[in-house]
Amino acid sequence: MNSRFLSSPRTAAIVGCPFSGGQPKAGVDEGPIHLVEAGLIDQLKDLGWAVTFDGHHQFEENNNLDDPPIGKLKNPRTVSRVTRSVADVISGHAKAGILPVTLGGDHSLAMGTISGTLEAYPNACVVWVDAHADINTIETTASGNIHGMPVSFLLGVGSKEKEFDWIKPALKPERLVYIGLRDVEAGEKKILRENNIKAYSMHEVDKYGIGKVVEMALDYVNPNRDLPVHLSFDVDALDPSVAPSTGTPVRGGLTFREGHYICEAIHETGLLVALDLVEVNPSLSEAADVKKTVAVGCSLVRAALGETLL
Ligand SMILES: NC(=[NH2+])NCCC[C@H](N)C(=O)O
Ligand SMILES: [Mn+2]
Ligand SMILES: [Mn+2]
Repeated sequence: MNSRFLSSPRTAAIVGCPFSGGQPKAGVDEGPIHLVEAGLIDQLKDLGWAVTFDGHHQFEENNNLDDPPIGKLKNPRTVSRVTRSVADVISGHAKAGILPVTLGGDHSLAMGTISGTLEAYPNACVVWVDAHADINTIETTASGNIHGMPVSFLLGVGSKEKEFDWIKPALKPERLVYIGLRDVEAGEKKILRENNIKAYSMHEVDKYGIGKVVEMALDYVNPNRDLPVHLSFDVDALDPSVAPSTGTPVRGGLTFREGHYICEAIHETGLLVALDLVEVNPSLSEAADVKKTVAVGCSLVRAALGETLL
């Protein structure tokens, strides 16, 4: 791969984030452990990457007894502390020309990963692949689960809880594009509209096909194909028949191939500087489904790091 921004030899840093504080279901913190145990590190080495892994992060996030809600926000102090430390790790790797591969854990982690990427590459764009827009604000959230809110924090949309003061609203709406949406709340739709945020829902995937959608998405956020790309991939973007073990599954999702195509096409740009693979929850289904979901998680990461079919 001719990577424009990474140092050689090309190195990926596996950042294992066993964190579940952004949502209420136990088990998503086991996601990264399963992905690593499935052999992801050796698989990436086989693709020609140098891979570093210092063990999973220890966030001591359990039992948020001392973390009562602030307004509607659940586990706010814990999520803030954890994502802040993730941001430092990611920006460190990014500044060293290393590709951070963050394994979640819930999607609140993206407040950290994208903050870290933007610190190292202020002009990076974000491709957010998800069934959900994760753009609720303090005002619009019904669940209070922060994994449904990271994008609004990164954009600086909605009012800010001071606990999250450390997050610079460094993401510009024109540097963000969504693919795969199909479960977007009314308040979120309003935010997308009012901020002119580009989103390709499953409707557009059906209409144009995934090849055209990815091309249009990149034309929008990265018209000259010269900006660094952060790919934040929530496994629930895939159809539940493909990735059943996740906390908020929504039917009508991306096929196995459509999900992989997105990763392959972004690899082909040579512009990928950070990858998140989040919301794998091995405790939410039977063993065969867990195996399937973990395997697809690994193969999405491989596709983004250059695995080809031929
Ligand atoms: N990263 C996710 N899986 N997010 C799901 C969010 C669901 C819902 N919109 C909420 O705000 O609670
Ligand atoms: Mn989602
Ligand atoms: Mn998400």
